[in-house]
Amino acid sequence: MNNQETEIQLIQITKKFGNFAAVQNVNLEIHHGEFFSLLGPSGCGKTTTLRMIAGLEEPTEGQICLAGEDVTYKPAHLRNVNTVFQDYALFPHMTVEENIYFPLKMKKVKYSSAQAMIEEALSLVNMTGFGKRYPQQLSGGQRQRIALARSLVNRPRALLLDEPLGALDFKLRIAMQKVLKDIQKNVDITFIYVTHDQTEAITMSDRICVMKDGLIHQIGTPDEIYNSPASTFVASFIGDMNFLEGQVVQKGENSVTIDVDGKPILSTRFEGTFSKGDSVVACIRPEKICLDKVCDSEFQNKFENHFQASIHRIVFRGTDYEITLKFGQSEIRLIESASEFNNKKIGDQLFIGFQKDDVITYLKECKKVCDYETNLDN
Ligand SMILES: Nc1ncnc2c1ncn2[C@@H]1O[C@H](COP(=O)(O)OP(=O)(O)OP(=O)(O)O)[C@@H](O)[C@H]1O
Repeated sequence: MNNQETEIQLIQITKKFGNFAAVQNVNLEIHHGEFFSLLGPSGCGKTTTLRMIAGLEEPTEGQICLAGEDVTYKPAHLRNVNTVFQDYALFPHMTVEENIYFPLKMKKVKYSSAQAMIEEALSLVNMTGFGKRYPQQLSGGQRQRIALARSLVNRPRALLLDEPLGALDFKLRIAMQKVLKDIQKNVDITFIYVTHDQTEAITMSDRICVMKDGLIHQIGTPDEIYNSPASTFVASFIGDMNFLEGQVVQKGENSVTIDVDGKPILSTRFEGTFSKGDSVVACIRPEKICLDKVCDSEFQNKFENHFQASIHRIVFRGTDYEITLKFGQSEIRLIESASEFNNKKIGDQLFIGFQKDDVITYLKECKKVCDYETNLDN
């Protein structure tokens, strides 16, 4: 679907409300046919960015291009994009068919010539046969599908979706994620999706833009964002992460050794440049850590980082256990499947092991900018 042709371009976009910058110096290039998500905590500027693309908000500075055309000051109705909101916004006094016909009517398309398009839109969202119903005769998920059909019927270049599944319950939300993704595969339309749900963004997107406080922290594929987070904020916002604070004790060309509570931790991946004595944060995903009763040569050969720690907390999560171990003042969490758990108890002294390539190190100064601890709660 994605052929790398640029569909939407934001160049040095800033949006201020009074003196407050809701979006700052944003540069984005979204490709044709891409499923692109704007992800970040509440208030980070996702909706404002989307509204500027839609033409519902004018940027204070910068330029917006759609398919190569500068549309920065073009009114919303003249841009070839449609928006789907969380609250469906269907007209209650109109049938499903009439709702879907509405954007075509605005374009002066006769009802008789619109019928095939309406049928096609209904079929696209798997709602054939529902045309004569009124919105109040539909479930939440069905209403959202009709809202989608209505925004797709006139085949915009891009569809802008602002937390479209936010009002649905968990199971329906998961089902609708699949529906949305399937629809996107079947139409040659760029989707820009706003969400604060990292799982949703990871599972659905071709690329994700992670924002915080109006700034872009990282743009990348779900794999890049998850496995190579550009900041401690991204590391904390996407997935689960251990943050180990320590000092650099040795710096090689391709590796760094960090002292964390008396344990030397070797890391081969780092953001920024460090010197001996620098305070740093070493990040490691819980699923990359292994646990064993013995630290034999096989364990040592497999894991460059291995040391003893004691079990501090155990949380049963259904299919697995989250185990927290303590060494000195530091804690490290890991995940064990229920079948491997084998009656471990609080206080057990065990060996943890992880590979140097799975440790990403950031300068602790990042904490001031990225404030990763606060964002662990998001
Ligand atoms: N019209 C406005 N006037 C003043 N401030 C605004 C206005 N619209 C948005 N803001 C502020 O700009 C910031 C970004 O808002 P925005 O709605 O873009 O965030 P968001 O990331 O979409 O958040 P959420 O996930 O909660 O919808 C927020 O601090 C918000 O209060």
